[in-house]
Amino acid sequence: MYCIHCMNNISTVGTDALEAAGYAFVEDPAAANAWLVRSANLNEMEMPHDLLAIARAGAGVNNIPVERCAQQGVVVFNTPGANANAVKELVICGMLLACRDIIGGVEWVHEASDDPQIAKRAEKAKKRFAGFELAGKRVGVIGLGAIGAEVADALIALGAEVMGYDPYLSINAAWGLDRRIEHATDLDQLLSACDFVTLHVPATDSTRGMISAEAISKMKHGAVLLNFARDALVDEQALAEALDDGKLARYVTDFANPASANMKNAIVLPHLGASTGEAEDNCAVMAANQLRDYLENGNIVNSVNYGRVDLGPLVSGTRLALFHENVQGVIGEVSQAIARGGLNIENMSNVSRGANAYTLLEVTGNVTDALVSELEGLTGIRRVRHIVR
Ligand SMILES: NC(=O)c1ccc[n+]([C@@H]2O[C@H](COP(=O)([O-])OP(=O)(O)OC[C@H]3O[C@@H](n4cnc5c(N)ncnc54)[C@H](O)[C@@H]3O)[C@@H](O)[C@H]2O)c1
Ligand SMILES: O=C(O)[C@H](O)COP(=O)(O)O
Repeated sequence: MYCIHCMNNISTVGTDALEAAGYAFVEDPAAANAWLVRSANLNEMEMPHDLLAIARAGAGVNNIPVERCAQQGVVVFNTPGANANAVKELVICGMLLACRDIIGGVEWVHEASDDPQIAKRAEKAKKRFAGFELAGKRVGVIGLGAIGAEVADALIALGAEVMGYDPYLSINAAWGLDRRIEHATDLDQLLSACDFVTLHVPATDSTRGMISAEAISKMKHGAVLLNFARDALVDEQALAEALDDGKLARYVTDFANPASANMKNAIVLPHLGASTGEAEDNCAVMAANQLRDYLENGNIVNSVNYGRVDLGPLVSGTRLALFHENVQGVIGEVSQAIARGGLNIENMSNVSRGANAYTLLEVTGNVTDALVSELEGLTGIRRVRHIVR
């Protein structure tokens, strides 16, 4: 039986499914074989010896020490696309909030609510909250993954012109994009051409601070910046100055922090992008299914630190799962040790991602503790799992 610890509240459709499959939920993270997490920050945490996997019910994994986990043979999963629709809807809402002073108008009505003359006064007051339309404006989408692509499609449906920038887009993902999205070949081209710029990239070493003072200086005067990705993408001091002096008209963000919460002309939300029942359910179910497939079958689907390996369900027999460095000779040493142990390899898959490699073997014969110890002792091996149905 496997034990799971939840680092955050996870939708019960995911946790119930795990319980129904015989999994136990434990209070102590060190007693768990897998953690389910949303935004809890695990970066400073030690990974306990028995921890096999972490499943992020969501997209961003900047709260997880992904590479350190890889070194320890801990697989980190996320749930690509499972909350994209929810975020898309809030991004479009954020753009519309920036087009007109809807929030100011609502506040005005609230303050005047006891006035019997409110209807007459509203007709005079409304010009203060007027604005412009999204249709016909040019919107730059930085990052055309699950969320960026959906945002781009929705904007086209609303009559906006869309320019996209994503130098890492796979050919398959590019084929799926609407042909009307104008392709920006560099970031400056997008920044200088767009009335709205919306960020949909992960927070990584290469994207942190990408909206720097210099990047802001290239944006159109009076442009609107939307950030539903991560606050670390933006130089917030440069941004506060740009909002103060009118270089940027509005900042709409999902990340409340002491800097953003006090910015002039900012609309700041409390990280609501993925907080819909539908998105929470989607993420929880996907995370639970991926954990089960890995723990019970050794298959790795949607990991951010190991490549995809899928031998299908383990119907009978036994599997050996090996985490190792992506270096020459490891597979040879492993197969020799297995042959010496009198086992036959029926099926195998080996996939590497950067420096991290994973080999899943379906074997017949008796897997002894001595063989597992021998495999663990081979140069370059990080972890060995013996999976039995
Ligand atoms: N506000 C929220 O609640 C919420 C919800 C989900 C995701 N997010 C954030 O949004 C991010 C994106 O989510 P997603 O589901 O679209 O992820 P995704 O992995 O599907 O897409 C990310 C895209 O960014 C691109 N990219 C990476 N570096 C880039 C760069 N330097 N310039 C341009 N493009 C670059 C990638 O090629 C990829 O296509 C997440 O990493 C997370 O930080 C926030
Ligand atoms: O990266 C994500 O998926 C979002 O930021 C959602 O985070 P949450 O699960 O804490 O709402």
